[in-house]
Amino acid sequence: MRVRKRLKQTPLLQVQNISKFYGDLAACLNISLDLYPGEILAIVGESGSGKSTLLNCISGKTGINAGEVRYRSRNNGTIDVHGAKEPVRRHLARTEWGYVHQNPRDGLRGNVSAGANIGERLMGTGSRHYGEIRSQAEQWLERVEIDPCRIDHQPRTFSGGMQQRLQIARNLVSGPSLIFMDEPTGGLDVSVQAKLLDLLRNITADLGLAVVLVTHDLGVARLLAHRIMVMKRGQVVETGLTDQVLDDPHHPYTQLLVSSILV
Ligand SMILES: Nc1ncnc2c1ncn2[C@@H]1O[C@H](COP(=O)(O)OP(=O)(O)OP(=O)(O)O)[C@@H](O)[C@H]1O
Repeated sequence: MRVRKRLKQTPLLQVQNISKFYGDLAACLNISLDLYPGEILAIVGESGSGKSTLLNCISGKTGINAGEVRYRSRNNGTIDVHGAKEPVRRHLARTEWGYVHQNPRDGLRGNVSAGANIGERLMGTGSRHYGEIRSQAEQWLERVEIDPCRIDHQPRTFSGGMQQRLQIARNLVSGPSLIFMDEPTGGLDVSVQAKLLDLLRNITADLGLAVVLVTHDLGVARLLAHRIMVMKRGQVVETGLTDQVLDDPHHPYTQLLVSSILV
């Protein structure tokens, strides 16, 4: 059913043959993918396989040496992410896109309140009414299961899991279509991870968000992603529907990854 639905849609994101070199090292080589609205794609692979580099190349944070990334914007047609001027990419990053970092310190402003962290993003999309901004911030705190009475507290007074949930609220308040996530549950206790994954799964499904998710944890990919892309030394070795790839891996490297978690 998903395939029939996809055929009728235009991809939200088209990545065509992108490569990124650091000197002689191909951190990403000839990578292509299409991402459809509401679809969650997990990029998996061992440390150093090029996952974060690929995510940063797709989101335009890192320049590329070859290829093209095209994003279908809501109001501005299709944007050539690397060909566009920096202000266009910055505008996308604070309106239609979100970025959830592994370390909340990279995604939050530590010296302002939780409410201001959420409100800043709303102001970036043109909101000016203080009462409305505060009320939306309260609603989003509640949605990510943070007591709204913490609205005036700084994120550094929050636990790791709460900071991660605040980062999610900050990103989602402006109604983005596409979220980039780099190991969003890395560094959290197992029980905190489980709660966060549950929240992410519900929110992404409710809002119909497209997500490119980097994780080395196949359990996280299994729980969140519709499709999975397996990377080894900068190249994609296998891609497909998550359950198919994880239950019946074809490439020896994927078989090794899957068997290592079973052990
Ligand atoms: N700024 C950089 N300069 C030089 N080499 C880099 C740079 N960033 C990444 N690399 C190299 O590119 C390769 C891919 O790194 P990358 O961080 O994308 O892998 P990863 O799969 O995300 O790893 P991890 O899971 O450990 O974060 C590695 O060999 C890394 O050393």
